[in-house]
Amino acid sequence: MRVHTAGTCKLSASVMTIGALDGVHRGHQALICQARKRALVLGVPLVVYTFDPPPRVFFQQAMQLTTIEEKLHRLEHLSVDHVVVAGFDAEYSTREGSSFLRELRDLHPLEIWVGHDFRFGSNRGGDISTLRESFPVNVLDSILCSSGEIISSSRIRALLMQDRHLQAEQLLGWQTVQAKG
Ligand SMILES: Cc1cc2nc3c(=O)[nH]c(=O)nc-3n(C[C@H](O)[C@H](O)[C@H](O)COP(=O)(O)O)c2cc1C
Ligand SMILES: Nc1ncnc2c1ncn2[C@@H]1O[C@H](COP(=O)(O)OP(=O)(O)OP(=O)(O)O)[C@@H](O)[C@H]1O
Repeated sequence: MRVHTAGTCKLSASVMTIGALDGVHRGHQALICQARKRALVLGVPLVVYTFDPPPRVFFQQAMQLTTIEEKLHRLEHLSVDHVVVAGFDAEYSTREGSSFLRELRDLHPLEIWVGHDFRFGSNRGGDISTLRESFPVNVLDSILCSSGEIISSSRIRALLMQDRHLQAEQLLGWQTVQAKG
C-alpha cells in the first residue's frame, strides 16, 4: 500500500472511496470491500482518500477512535492500494469543493463509492449530486447492526463513553478497541 499526502498522487485510472473512516468500522469495511471488488473487475487500483484528523474530531473535539497509523494499518489489511491523507486543519477546511474535485481528477476515478450522507468542501457545501456532476458515483446502502441502527463512528464513540466496550467492538469489527482518546 502506498501512502500519499493530498495533492501528490496521480493515477491514470482508479476506483475510489472517500471519508473520515475513523475506526474503519464495519460500515466502512463494507464500503471499501465493495470498492475493492469493482477495482478488481475493472483492473485498476483501489484508492482511499481520508482526512487526519477526522473532521468531526477537528471541529467538535470528538473522541478519535483510531490514530492515522492504526487507520493505515486497517486499510492495508483491507488490501487498499493507495491512501491519500489530507491533513485536516483550519486552512484545508476552507477549501472550496471545486478545488477538491480538481485534485480528484488527477486520480481519474472510474467509480467513486460513498455512503448516502457523504459531504465535502467548505461548510460541507458539496454532496453526492455535486460529486456526480464530475464523476460516476455509486452509493452503498447503509450497513446496519443487529438492532437495525446504522453503524457509525459517532455511535461507537457513544458506546465507548458509556463503557459498552463489547458492543463498540462488535460494530468496529476489529479485535482491539482503541483506548479513549
Ligand atoms: C475540501 C474540504 C473542505 C471541508 N470543509 C469542511 C467544513 O468547512 N466543515 C465541515 O464540517 N466539514 C468539512 N469537510 C469535511 C466533510 O464535511 C466530510 O467530513 C468529509 O468530506 C469526509 O466525509 P465523511 O464525513 O462522509 O467521512 C471538508 C471536506 C473537504 C474535502
Ligand atoms: N454503516 C454504514 N454503511 C454504509 N456506509 C457507511 C456507513 N457508515 C459510514 N458510511 C460511509 O462511509 C464514508 C465515510 O463516513 P464517515 O467516516 O463519516 O463515517 P461515519 O461512521 O458516518 O462517521 P461519523 O459518525 O463520525 O459521522 C461515507 O461515505 C459514509 O456515508
